[in-house]
Amino acid sequence: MSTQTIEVDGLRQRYGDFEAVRGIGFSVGAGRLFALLGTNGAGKTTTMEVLEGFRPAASGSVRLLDADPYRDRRALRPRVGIMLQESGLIGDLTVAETVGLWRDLHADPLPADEALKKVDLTDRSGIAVRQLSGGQKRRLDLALAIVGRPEVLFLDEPTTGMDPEARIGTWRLIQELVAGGTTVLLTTHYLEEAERLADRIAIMHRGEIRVAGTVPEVVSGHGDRIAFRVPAHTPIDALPLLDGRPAEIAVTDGLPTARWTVSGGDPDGRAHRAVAALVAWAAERGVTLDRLSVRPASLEDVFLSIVESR
Ligand SMILES: Nc1ncnc2c1ncn2[C@@H]1O[C@H](COP(=O)(O)OP(=O)(O)OP(=O)(O)O)[C@@H](O)[C@H]1O
Repeated sequence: MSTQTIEVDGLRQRYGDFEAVRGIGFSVGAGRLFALLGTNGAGKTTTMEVLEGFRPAASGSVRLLDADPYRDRRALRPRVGIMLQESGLIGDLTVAETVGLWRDLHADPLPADEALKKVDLTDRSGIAVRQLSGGQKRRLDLALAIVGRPEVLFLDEPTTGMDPEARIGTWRLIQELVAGGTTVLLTTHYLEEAERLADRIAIMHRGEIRVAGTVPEVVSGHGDRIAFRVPAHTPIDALPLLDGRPAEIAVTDGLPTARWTVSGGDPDGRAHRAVAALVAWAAERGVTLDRLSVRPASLEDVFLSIVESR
């Protein structure tokens, strides 16, 4: 018996000649949230669809709650909640009728008013689904995914189209569900969402997992970032090399900013030495280091370096 609620090992998936998922593996323990991040078309939804039992794994092994998600999909269905990227809601039904329909599919569903309250749609219960805004439809999708009290929840870009308040409310609800023991697999394009919610993440690109781990594990080893505004009339080629590298110049708010990536992490002192060299360079020339900043690599830096790598 597996100790993991979700286990994926060597999964490959093709559409005709195109290999959308190229031998990926990860596992998610009970009551944990795992986030799949990645570029458009990276293979996140395809991976989720295999776990949801919509199609068999072409090769590799996939286990959900110690069962085969495709072969055992009937038995698994009551234990799993699914929020697809695109919902198939019936526009003519009211919100309350829709929740009622979904409740009928489950043995011990949440009360309808409780499900709607959790997603802040109580005051919309009497209106037709077609009259909901995009963000409200996403919230209804989420209510339907959780109404059966699932042990495992698949959330494919759950907060896309939500306003910031709804997004924060949704994050809170997801955190409550995880605290209550629900296992969640989430895909998202919002790095902040993954940072806030996930125990572990994986970044996918072109069908492969390029990096995985906790957020601190993923960003560690990606170096520190040093930046400052370049004063007017400073020739760019007069900027020093730091850690052996020239500056990259980016224009922020119409003003050029010099940026360096310093390899290694803080403990080996490279960033410290680079800043000391920069300050000495500026002192010699009487240059003010406007908005000088030193910070560790962010998840966004790691994401961009993966996307730009190939
Ligand atoms: N039914 C299909 N037939 C052919 N190709 C498909 C099909 N579904 C997906 N693909 C292709 O497989 C690749 C992976 O798609 P997938 O939807 O899994 O990516 P994703 O990571 O979820 O992307 P996004 O972030 O844009 O939602 C894409 O190149 C997509 O065009």
